[in-house]
Amino acid sequence: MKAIGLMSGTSLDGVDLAVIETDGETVTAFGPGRTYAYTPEDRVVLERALEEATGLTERAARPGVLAEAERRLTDRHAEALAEFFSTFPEHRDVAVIGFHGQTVLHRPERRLTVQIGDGAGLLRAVQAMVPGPGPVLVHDLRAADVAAGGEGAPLVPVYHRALVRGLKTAGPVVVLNLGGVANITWLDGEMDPIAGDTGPANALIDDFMKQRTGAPFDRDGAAAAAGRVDEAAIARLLDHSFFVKAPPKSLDRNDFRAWVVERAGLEHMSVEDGAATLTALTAASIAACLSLLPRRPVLLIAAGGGAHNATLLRMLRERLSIEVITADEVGWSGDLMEAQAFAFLAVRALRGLPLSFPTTTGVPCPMTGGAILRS
Ligand SMILES: Nc1ncnc2c1ncn2[C@@H]1O[C@H](COP(=O)(O)OP(=O)(O)OP(=O)(O)O)[C@@H](O)[C@H]1O
Ligand SMILES: CC(=O)N[C@H]1[C@@H]2OC[C@@H](O2)[C@@H](O)[C@@H]1O[C@H](C)C(=O)O
Repeated sequence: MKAIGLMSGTSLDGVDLAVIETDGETVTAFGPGRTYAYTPEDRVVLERALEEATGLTERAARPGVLAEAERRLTDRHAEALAEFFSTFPEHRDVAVIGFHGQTVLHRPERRLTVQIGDGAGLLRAVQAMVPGPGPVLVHDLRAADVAAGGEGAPLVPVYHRALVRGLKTAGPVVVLNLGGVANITWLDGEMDPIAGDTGPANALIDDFMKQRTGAPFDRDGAAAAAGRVDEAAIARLLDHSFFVKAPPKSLDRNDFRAWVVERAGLEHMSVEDGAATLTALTAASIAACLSLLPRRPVLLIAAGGGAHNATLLRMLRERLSIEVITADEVGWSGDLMEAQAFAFLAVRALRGLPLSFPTTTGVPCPMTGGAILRS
């Protein structure tokens, strides 16, 4: 099946779109993909939506700015698809679209995870762009897992497993996603994947750079490379119950924001030292999570925007003492992997196959999911 995945991640940087051919078990072809960046105004609205969402108690409620944010986000996804189809008209015959939406609140302990994005509205927009009846759209992919008592995240492990099956590696492998939040999938032969969020990846670095320099992120890790890590601050920051909890576990984008304000002492640091310390926190929290796995991995494959951060990769190599390579180095696309994963997950949802497992989200039994909308 030809499937398109659409992902708007915790970095709030844009809509990632990718095409794959898959039966939900293996990937037979990788098609093109693109990122359609949000405007600064979009980002302001999404940031306000995340703040407003902290008060939500129901996943369908859209008070205040959330209604506007959902409309805007749905429009941006429709525009992304329109632009993609005009660049690649041969992909207008897509059979299924996986639409993640934007997480604005993630509180699985309250059985609540909220992704904004109007599935029915997006499907109507797509029908006007393509010939024939149009594709099936699958959205709300986290809801069933959380309703059943799972963490609702991460969901990419089943896709990581499909990719790693194509590699010839001896010993356990970890696939690491470095988005706003970091998550890992540990794969050892045919055992169920073990997965979880490890802590912040780029979100705290991005927020710090924006506040101190106006730049949206630390490009290539240049600021961090010129700074000195405050190891005492790292020790204070790692002294949090999340970092000693074995996976599966998951986070909201802003879970460590207050903790860092309270404990890091960033206000006394230069831009370079602050960036270095936050980058080291990402590496150190990944190292802490790897020490909680049944067997040490022999190889770590890094994907997501943070795989472009050379300083972060260096710190990972120093703190992990295992081989660290990027997804692009094994022939995958580090930037498109999450969008591809939601294409893959949509096909699995259509087939009723599990999206999550007790070892990836803590759900009591393997769980399918997704709301399916047909043209
Ligand atoms: N050249 C670069 N140098 C350093 N960091 C980069 C670079 N390019 C991207 N990034 C970082 O990657 C982030 C985007 O990563 P990505 O698109 O994987 O996140 P996301 O999918 O939004 O998040 P998540 O996976 O948590 O949902 C940017 O916000 C930035 O911090
Ligand atoms: C609730 C939510 O949207 N979580 C995201 C976030 O971004 C990274 C990490 O935290 C991961 O758990 C998840 O996204 C990926 C795509 C996942 O579900 O696998």
